Amino acid sequence: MQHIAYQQAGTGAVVIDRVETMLVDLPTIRPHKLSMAVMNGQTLMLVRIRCSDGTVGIGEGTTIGGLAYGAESPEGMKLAIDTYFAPQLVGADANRVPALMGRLNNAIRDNRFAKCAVETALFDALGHRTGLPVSELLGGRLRDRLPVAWTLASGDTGRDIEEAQRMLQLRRHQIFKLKIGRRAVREDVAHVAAIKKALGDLASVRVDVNMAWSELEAQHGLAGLVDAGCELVEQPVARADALARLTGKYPIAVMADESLVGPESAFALARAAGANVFAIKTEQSGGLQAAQRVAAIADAARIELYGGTMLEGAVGTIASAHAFSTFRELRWGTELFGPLLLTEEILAQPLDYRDFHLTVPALPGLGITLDEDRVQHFRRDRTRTTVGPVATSLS
Ligand SMILES: O=C(O)C[C@H]1C=CC(=O)O1
Ligand SMILES: [Mn+2]
Repeated sequence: MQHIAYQQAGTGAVVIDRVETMLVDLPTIRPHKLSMAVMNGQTLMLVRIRCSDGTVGIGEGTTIGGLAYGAESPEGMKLAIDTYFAPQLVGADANRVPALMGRLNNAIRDNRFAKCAVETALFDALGHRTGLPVSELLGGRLRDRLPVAWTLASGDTGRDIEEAQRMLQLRRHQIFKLKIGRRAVREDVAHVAAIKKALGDLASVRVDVNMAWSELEAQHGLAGLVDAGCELVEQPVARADALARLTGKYPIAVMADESLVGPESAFALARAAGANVFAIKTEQSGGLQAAQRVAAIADAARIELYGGTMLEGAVGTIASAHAFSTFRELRWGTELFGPLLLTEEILAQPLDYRDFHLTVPALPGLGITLDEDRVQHFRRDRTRTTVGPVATSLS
């Protein structure tokens, strides 16, 4: 079915022909334990946008622990894009990405993660059409490499220390974010102190509480974390007003994550002096350009930046990298390690992680190519061909 385009494309204009989505299920290298969920795998919702000039763009949406982290799930994003986004896009001028996003924002409430996936695919296709990397389409990169933190979340102190030491040895990560909030505050603080003691000055140790503490628990927790040598605490409490009261009270940086859901929330947090640092996530922000708007608000308020992740796979990770490469400052680095948490590679050429950094590709678009055979293999609705004896569902 041909849908009426928002921007009636002129003769010879490049239009969007098709919007395709799929779910890809990949295992994690170990259970990843957060305060609200334990992940044993990650589901990538991939969107592919095909344009009339033959250019194709890809984008990705993920979440953490199904619906445990936020209101969007990979399955929900797929449904929303197939049913509601695609009719807004098909037939429209493919070159006008901000206009298309404006149209989606007018027609569709919220659905920030799905919007981010679609905007990524639109910019990727535009990049292939123009020969420019997405970072240049976003205004221009200020850096080619981004520092990458690793999250220690096995749930076991000894195992976390071994994992961190291995990462340091491999020169892959020297910033560690510890997931806490599942245990009593005192136990969590002891866990952090043991890890910091084992790593010493070789590493920066930070924590993410994922909103698990009450304000009173956070007061005890932050005091203990200061003594443990922890540099930063991410979203210790759920409420933005409590976060603001904790900010500046202890000599430790307070970072907003879940409280930050796009430019309006960024403005409210900045006005209330509600955090020292913003963890900017492209999906939580509602897209790559929306993430840049959040960064601009932080900039104006002298709030420092950290490039966050929704544990995206390679596509979403590199899209975030392009956006973060345009931020004026990135004092706390990034945590764009998502693909490294997965056992399977879905790119023809893996992302370049080395010397504690991720390289932002300089090729057109996102600068990556999917390994189509592997994507087909891991997609949820793949048609299985059985060779040899027929397997039973119980085998
Ligand atoms: O920041 C979060 O809350 C989500 C995510 C980021 C790293 C990680 O391990 O989980
Ligand atoms: Mn977080």
